[in-house]
Amino acid sequence: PTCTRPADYQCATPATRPELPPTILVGDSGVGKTSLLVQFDQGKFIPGSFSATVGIGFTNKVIAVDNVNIKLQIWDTAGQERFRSVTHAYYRDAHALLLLYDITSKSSFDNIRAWLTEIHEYAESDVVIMLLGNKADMSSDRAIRRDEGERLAREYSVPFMETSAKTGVNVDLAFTAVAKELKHRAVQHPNQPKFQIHDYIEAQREKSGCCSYF
Ligand SMILES: Nc1nc2c(ncn2[C@@H]2O[C@H](COP(=O)(O)OP(=O)(O)OP(=O)(O)O)[C@@H](O)[C@H]2O)c(=O)[nH]1
Repeated sequence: PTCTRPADYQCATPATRPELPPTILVGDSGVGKTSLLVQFDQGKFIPGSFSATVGIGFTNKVIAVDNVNIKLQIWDTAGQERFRSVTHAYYRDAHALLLLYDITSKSSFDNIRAWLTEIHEYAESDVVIMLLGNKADMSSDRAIRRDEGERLAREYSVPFMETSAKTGVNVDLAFTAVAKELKHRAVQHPNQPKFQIHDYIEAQREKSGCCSYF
């Protein structure tokens, strides 16, 4: 494109790399928010190292979205109840929310409704929400079936996938889908078709041979 506006997403150079508005990770303590972010950012998983997040952590990662490098800002919140008032303060500025439960923990799944109530109370009404069932590698300890996650997501009209911070399955896809949605919202032209996050996720799944989660 002709770059009359260097800061435009279409015209980005490394020097003018545009930044997407923040994405925030939320969910009960121990569901794997920090691990998911470490897997996405550094491509690694450190087993057995559970140190609960205190307050909030910030990570920036540059990824290619539609062949343009874009900086994604991710805020990792503490799941523990005692940090709730700190994390609420950040909801308002978040444009996207990855809401996690642990597929081996029924309580973390049951709490999703309470998280969504909280999100609707504190976040902007048009925030992008994606539901993630994490620890998908732990199939022998599974407490929540995939279709239960899918049903809950359908009820709230949010996209859903199972992820594993350990094996990395669907980790890039989750963050990339959200980044694409945020970018498309930022550069939406009136006569361009609207980006459909559900369709994008399905298409990527089919491309990768689909349906094997592990
Ligand atoms: N097998 C497996 N273990 C995981 C996965 N994700 C996280 N874990 C483990 O679960 C524990 C908790 O992970 P964290 O990433 O610290 O959880 P968190 O949601 O950030 O917790 P808070 O910071 O307290 O909110 C750690 O022992 C991780 O190694 C996963 O996908 N598979």
